[in-house]
Amino acid sequence: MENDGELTEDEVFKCLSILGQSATGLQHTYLCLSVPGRDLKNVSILCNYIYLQKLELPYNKIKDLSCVSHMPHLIILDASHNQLTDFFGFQPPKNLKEVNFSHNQIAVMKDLSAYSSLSKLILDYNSFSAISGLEKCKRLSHLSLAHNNISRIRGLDHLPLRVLCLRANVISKIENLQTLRNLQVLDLSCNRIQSLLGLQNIHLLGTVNLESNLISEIKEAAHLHDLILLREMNLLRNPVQNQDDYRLAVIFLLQHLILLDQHTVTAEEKVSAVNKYDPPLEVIAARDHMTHLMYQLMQPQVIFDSTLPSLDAPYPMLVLTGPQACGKRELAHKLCREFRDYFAYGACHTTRGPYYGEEDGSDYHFVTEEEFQNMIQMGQFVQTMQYGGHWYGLSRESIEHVAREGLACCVHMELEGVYSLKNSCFEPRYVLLIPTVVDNYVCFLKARGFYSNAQMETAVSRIDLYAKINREKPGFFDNIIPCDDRAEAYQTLKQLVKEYLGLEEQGGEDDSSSVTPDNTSTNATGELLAANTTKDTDLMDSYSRNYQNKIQAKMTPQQSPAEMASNHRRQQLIREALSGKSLGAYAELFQRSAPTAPSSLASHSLPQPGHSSSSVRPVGLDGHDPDEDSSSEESRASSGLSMRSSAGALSAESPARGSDTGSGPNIEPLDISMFGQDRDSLRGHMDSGLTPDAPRSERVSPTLPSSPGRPGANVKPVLPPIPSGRKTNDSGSKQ
Ligand SMILES: Nc1ncnc2c1ncn2[C@@H]1O[C@H](COP(=O)(O)OP(=O)(O)OP(=O)(O)O)[C@@H](O)[C@H]1O
Repeated sequence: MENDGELTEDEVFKCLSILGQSATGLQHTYLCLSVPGRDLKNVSILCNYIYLQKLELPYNKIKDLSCVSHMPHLIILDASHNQLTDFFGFQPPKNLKEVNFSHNQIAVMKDLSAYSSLSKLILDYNSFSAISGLEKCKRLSHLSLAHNNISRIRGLDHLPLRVLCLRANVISKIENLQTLRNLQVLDLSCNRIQSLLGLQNIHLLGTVNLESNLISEIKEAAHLHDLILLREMNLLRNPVQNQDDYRLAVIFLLQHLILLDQHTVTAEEKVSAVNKYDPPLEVIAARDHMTHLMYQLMQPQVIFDSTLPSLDAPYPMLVLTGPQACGKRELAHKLCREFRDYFAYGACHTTRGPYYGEEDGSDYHFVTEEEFQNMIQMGQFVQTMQYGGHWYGLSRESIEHVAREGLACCVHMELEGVYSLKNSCFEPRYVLLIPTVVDNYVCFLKARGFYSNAQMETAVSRIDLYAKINREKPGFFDNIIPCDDRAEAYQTLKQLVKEYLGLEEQGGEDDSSSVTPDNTSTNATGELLAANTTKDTDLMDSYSRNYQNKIQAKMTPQQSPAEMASNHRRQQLIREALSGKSLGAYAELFQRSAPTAPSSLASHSLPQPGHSSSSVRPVGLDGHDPDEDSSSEESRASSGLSMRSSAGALSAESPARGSDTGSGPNIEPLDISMFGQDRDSLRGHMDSGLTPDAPRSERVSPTLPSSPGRPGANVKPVLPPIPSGRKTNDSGSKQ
């Protein structure tokens, strides 16, 4: 510079740009001056350029900017990379919005209340040690103070900042940011921060850079958990990076992130993170199943007693599920005692010690942790779960023990067990026993005297889990029984089991011998026998039929209540037509419409407020309340009751029709012939001239109520049978 760093008029002329109207609107003038990198020291000549709106003087050696006092219309000022020591050493231009003083030597911030229009202030690479004077900058949305000596975050309260950069200072604590309600981008990299506490209330925060700090604990990320708009976070070069599974853990804690440490968070990573730290029940069950299957496959393979000769007949099991102490075990024992010709109790293994009165081998097989783990590794379990710090597991041998007796196995377990069992080859009926009056349930838990408060809280909280699964997965449980009153629950369960089995009472209720195969419903039984005869002779056919049913049930989207109602009406008409009856148009028009939502049948079983659980009434296949219909011969003929008995015949006669009928929430009877009934005598009944086309109302006792059905019931058309002749005293395994 000839003039020793002084800006000359010639030079100014060369550097002016943007000809436009002055702010006063009275004349045309140049609005912008840009003189970068000229080693300027003296710019006092600019006092004459009062209309400038944008002034750029970077990379010079300017120490004095007082000329700006003469530029009342200035909007943008860039004086970066100079030698300024004075902070805003000029009279405030009224509309000054953007100022860049980075790379200067300013040490102290002064009061900027006069700069009320300021919206962007860049003060990087100076010598500031404290933030001050910004309180009145009510439009300041971007503030950068990178590479200074700031040790504490202060003086920013209630500013409308959207971007705040405090990179490369000496900050050790995130503080006083909670009032920055608009903050979206925060750069605190290269500081000395150890904790993320202090960020939790900045709800609009989308990007936070914490690279090169001292964060060492993964759990610090939990402070950001509620920041649902947080998309980008950088924790590179923090000690926390050395923690095992750091990335997955952070992704799990901050599931909205799309960029972590400058790398995109993939969908796979998100799934892995959730599966690792909060696996859904399905995942837990899949892992459990895989474990046991793998260990089991490592053992010498045998044909199990529970493997039935018919390909489509899974071994019959009944699973009672529900929260702890809801009475599952008690009811299971009672059921097995009363239906001892059909069911036996499958005792699980547990590592918990026996409670008072519990018998080893009867309630549980009580084993040590070591024994339990050995059993796992020997592939002896079908499923296991940890509950209340103890292991529980259903061993293959428990099932085989019952199967060898020619009986169906009745077990009880928590929800996780159900999930796991659903992955196995078994296809039990799942009956949910659920408390509906929480207070009663709590009283019951307390009365048992076994459980700590925490255990009781867990048990109570799981009621909602069961209810949620039932709500969200219609058909997950085959039946739901409120268990507030154990006696009532048992009666409902008993009734249900009888329906499964196709039984009818002949004598007193509690007399075990009174529960016998329904020889009086000979037609129904005969038809079922016919169906099973077909099965025996035509295994592949029935297998593929069942297989098709399953596939179809899986592929078919869940029907809406309206669809189901429509299907029901059509099926009913078909039934009427099949039984030789046809409703008149009038009757069809004015017939009472049936309940339409089998998916909510479960909740039908739950008493409504103000009703006792005894008000629970089973609902038939077609959604009819049997009581409601019982007076009408015609409606009885087309009810779920008669349909239930005809289902076997239909399936035997025509697979297609069989599967059609199965699409309703029908619960078909267990083929009792498979429990050692004399087939020939039953066949005799069948041969006595009764055909599937005979009027349905005559075939089944109308006193037998149908059970609550469920969508997808056709997946398990019957509680699968044990073939006749299997029930034997010889308990030798067929290996
Ligand atoms: N193999 C298993 N898999 C999953 N859950 C199981 C298994 N065996 C037992 N459970 C369940 O573990 C829970 C704890 O068992 P515990 O014996 O302490 O309860 P409980 O008092 O018998 O409960 P309930 O009276 O409802 O049967 C119960 O809900 C029980 O059903």
